[in-house]
Amino acid sequence: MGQGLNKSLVLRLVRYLRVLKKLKSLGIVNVFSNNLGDAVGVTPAVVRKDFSLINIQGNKRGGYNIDTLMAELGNILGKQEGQDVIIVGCGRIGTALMNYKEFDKEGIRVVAGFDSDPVKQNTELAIPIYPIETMREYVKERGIEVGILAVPESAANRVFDEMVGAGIRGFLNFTSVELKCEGKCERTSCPRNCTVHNVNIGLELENLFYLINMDKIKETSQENA
Ligand SMILES: NC(=O)c1ccc[n+]([C@@H]2O[C@H](COP(=O)([O-])OP(=O)(O)OC[C@H]3O[C@@H](n4cnc5c(N)ncnc54)[C@H](O)[C@@H]3O)[C@@H](O)[C@H]2O)c1
Repeated sequence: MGQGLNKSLVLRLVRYLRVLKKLKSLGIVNVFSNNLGDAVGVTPAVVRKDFSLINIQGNKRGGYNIDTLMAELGNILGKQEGQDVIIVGCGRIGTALMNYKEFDKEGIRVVAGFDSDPVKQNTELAIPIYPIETMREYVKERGIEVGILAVPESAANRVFDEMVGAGIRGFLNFTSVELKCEGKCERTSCPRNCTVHNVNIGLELENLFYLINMDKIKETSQENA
């Protein structure tokens, strides 16, 4: 993925690609910036600016050719190689993600799980679960770069280090431990630049409650004004 692209731009590009896939499946050949903008919730100007940033030009009359656009976005987002992901920690969250069939549609393949508990390990599953000790070799052999971390808090830092050491450089971290790397890694042992996305559902929910409460306070003060 392009190093210079910021996170919100990348998220929009992923959304454009999803919309384009749907439009293509309906037999549509060309698309305009206003169609894409409406579908993604941004203005046509934002769509045009995003595409010009990644050197994709449309034309005023015909708009953008969907096949060309999908190929270009696929290149940028790395879809062409398929996106292999491992999951470390195959408990409740890990197995829920392993059983989520929709990833396939996005070109994401969960190829293996790793767990320290022998009871969870099972190489007969559609997505095999291997002993954590084999993770390094597996990742290195296949050049896997992205991993989901769903181990208990107490194991988070150690497993993170093991994954970094194996060559994982993109992390979706479900533990409540805020793991930092982001290319400015302060861990002297970090051999490469990593990107960590910390998913904290508790924090997101707290944030929602906060926003709702702020709205209520505003409404009450307006009523009393
Ligand atoms: N991000 C969120 O919003 C959110 C919400 C709920 C839970 N969580 C966190 O997500 C993580 C997973 O939650 P869960 O409910 O699936 O937990 P879980 O206990 O069901 O599963 C954890 C799995 O990790 C395995 N494990 C433990 N140590 C390991 C190690 N060193 N190497 C490999 N595997 C190891 C365990 O055997 C188990 O299968 C926890 O840290 C939890 O606190 C996060």
